[in-house]
Amino acid sequence: MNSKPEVTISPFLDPGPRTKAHSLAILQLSRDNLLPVYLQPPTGEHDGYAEGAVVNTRYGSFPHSTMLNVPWGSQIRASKVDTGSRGRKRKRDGADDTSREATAAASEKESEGPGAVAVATPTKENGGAPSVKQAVADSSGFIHILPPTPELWTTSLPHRTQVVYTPDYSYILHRIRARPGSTLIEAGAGSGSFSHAAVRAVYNGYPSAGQRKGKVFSFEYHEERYHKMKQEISDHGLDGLIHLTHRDVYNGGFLVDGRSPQADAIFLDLPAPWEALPHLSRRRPPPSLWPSGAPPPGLDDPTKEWISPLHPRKTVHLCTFSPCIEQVTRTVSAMRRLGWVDIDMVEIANRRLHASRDRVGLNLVNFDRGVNNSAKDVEEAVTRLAEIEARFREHAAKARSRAAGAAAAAAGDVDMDSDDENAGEAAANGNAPRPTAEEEEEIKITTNRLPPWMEGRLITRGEPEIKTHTSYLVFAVLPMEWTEEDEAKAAAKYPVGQEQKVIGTIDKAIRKQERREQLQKQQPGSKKARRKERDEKLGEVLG
Ligand SMILES: C[S@@+](CC[C@H](N)C(=O)[O-])C[C@H]1O[C@@H](n2cnc3c(N)ncnc32)[C@H](O)[C@@H]1O
Repeated sequence: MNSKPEVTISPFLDPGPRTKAHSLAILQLSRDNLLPVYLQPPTGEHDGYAEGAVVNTRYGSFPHSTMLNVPWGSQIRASKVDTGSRGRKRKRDGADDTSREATAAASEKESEGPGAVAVATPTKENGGAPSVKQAVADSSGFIHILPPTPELWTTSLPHRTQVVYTPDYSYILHRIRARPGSTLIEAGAGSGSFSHAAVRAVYNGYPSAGQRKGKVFSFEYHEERYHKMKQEISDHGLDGLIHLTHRDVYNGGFLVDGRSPQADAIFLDLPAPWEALPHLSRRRPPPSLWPSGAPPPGLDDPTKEWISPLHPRKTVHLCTFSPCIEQVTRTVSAMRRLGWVDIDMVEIANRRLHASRDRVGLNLVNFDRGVNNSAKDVEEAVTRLAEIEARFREHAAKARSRAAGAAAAAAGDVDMDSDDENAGEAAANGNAPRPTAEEEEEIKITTNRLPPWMEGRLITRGEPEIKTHTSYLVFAVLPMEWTEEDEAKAAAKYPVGQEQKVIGTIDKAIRKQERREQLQKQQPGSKKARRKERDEKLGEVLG
């Protein structure tokens, strides 16, 4: 028996191969319509559904029991759900819930449209017996079940504020060098979109007591958002990896329980980043560098030790996210005054490209959308006609031979079906029968040389509207503080002006000589010495 306690890793960091109960899953209803759901185990009738907890969508009803323990990415078919007591309850309540509108409204309420997390708490309304009705597949539709990732969460999370989207945060995390083991400060947390991407970037394991591992220190001053985010961190198994603090960082700064998080990467998504910047200093900033001309209360005692939230032995990389250029200007000037360097601004102009095949030609099958069924050029028209005519001739020959057989049968006493009778008639009239519409399509399919997905020219099309501007990103670097001691250490390690020889000489002749000397040093004796030794030995032998 394994006595080790089970370590629950966040599904965002390691979802495992299959879905499991009490874990978050993302239901993909259509390409851009995602619904996050906490999967519930089948513990009896739930909310009037005999199958247990059910997710209702416009593509049908999906009992949680059909989505459990399946490989991620599986297609889930809708089920015919038994609304037994649910229906009765509604009748008791006197509501006429049988109308289409009411059903649709109930479904919408349950899934709350895109962005809502469908949660179904299992109850034992059936007397406690944890059994559910086996779900029966329905033909109303299907969905796919996907593991949660920061990208999918960003498109499906319950929006509480404007969020940072994937094209922005992927670039930000790269520029602020967030990597496994980094300590990242984020403010404000908002809806947690950036936080989920950040925690994946810095994750290098769950810390045990007193251990330092990659971590996100997040700050949010809006109380309701703080509580919602706190709950989400816990539900997503991210406790210990994201530390959320309820605070106004303009006044309170970034220390956690009075101690420094020792951050080396910072992301500020705040309306006034310049108000938070003085807190991110290695030394106490003079009063003139605070936006109001004086430090906020609590930091105004110059005799008190200044604790910096930054890592003392690392260079710190910072990004601020501002929607307008006026905010950028104020942020940049505050950065300059506070000693930040390498300041630059970037705007991500992300554009989604739609890749498809431009399919024009007679060769194409008509069962797909976007097909232009005309010849792409004269050569194709002629070749295609020749091919089809050949198939028609083949078909006609077969039909003629069938008709001849039918005529012979009509003369004799052979049994035949009505098709053959018609063919016999056609033959008797001397007409070569044309293939039916279906037969023609079949001929087109069988004379096709390429599979449909390879047909046509591959083309990409941008979105008709460019709706890219989210915010301006300002990046800056605060170098590690350089002390006298550091200088002495560096001087000892890299003694400037006392080198034995020039490193990386450009002159070819000098380089060759250096190489020769190097080789000689590696050999046990120089060439001259070895020759001398050999001559001496030879002299001894010869007497
Ligand atoms: C645009 S939202 C952040 C969105 C977040 N980055 C995301 O990706 O979901 C800005 C957040 O900053 C918070 N905020 C504004 N001023 C703040 C302050 N002084 N201290 C802490 N949080 C603040 C707001 O409450 C809001 O939730």
